[in-house]
Amino acid sequence: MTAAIEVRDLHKYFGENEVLKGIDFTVEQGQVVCVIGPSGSGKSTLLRCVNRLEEPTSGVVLIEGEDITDPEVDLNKVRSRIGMVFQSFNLFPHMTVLENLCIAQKRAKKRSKAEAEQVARANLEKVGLSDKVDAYPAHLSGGQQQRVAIARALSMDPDMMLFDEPTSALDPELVGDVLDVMRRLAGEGMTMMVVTHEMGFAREVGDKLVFMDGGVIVEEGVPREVLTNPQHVRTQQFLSKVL
Ligand SMILES: Nc1ncnc2c1ncn2[C@@H]1O[C@H](COP(=O)(O)OP(=O)(O)OP(=O)(O)O)[C@@H](O)[C@H]1O
Repeated sequence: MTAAIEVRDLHKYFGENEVLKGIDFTVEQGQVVCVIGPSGSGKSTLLRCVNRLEEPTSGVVLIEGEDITDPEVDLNKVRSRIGMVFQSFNLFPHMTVLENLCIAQKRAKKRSKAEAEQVARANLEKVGLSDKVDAYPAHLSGGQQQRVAIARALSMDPDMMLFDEPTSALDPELVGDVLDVMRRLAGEGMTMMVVTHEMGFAREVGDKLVFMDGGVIVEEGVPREVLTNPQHVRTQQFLSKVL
């Protein structure tokens, strides 16, 4: 079966600074791949190269076999297949929850208001926020806002989801609700790539754990094995600080 995401020899420079130094990895259909590593190791840049929010300097990114680094590729089409959830939610503050979920559907999917609202309500139910359709983001907790952001991404019917530290901005007591939603999505077979500091989630839900340091993948493997028996000294050092 064609891999959902395949990255080959990916390099990314910001000016003189080489942030990704030849990354190779694969996310199979339905897999959950968690990416961990110290601050500045290039995790977010890698994720952002996967849907070309960042332009790779060289290398190839294949999404379901299609080379999206090809200059001819329709980026809007590519991005509509890849849901993205950011640390900072990125909801429109002047719109209600329902409006936040409908706007991109109407623009990019050309759905009517009624269709978009139906899809939005179904996804809000999925994240446990059916009662918040008319609320504004400012009246929601961070955890609720992040669940709205997930429901918004799902409303575009993505083939896969990228999460960039989705719980890092949340108070500790709100983290669990967001992880529960992500766990359920994984259980339904959603392909997911998750940059995270939540080692418990990575261990329990991840099919593969990737440890990055200094712009390279230092180690990857089954999460439980990497977390309990890291092979590389840099992984050992990192885990000794965070576990
Ligand atoms: N737009 C940019 N312009 C210049 N440098 C950047 C840009 N984005 C990231 N960098 C640099 O690239 C390096 C890797 O950043 P990146 O955010 O990918 O790391 P990270 O592993 O996700 O870190 P964190 O866990 O702190 O988010 C850092 O040195 C960062 O300063």
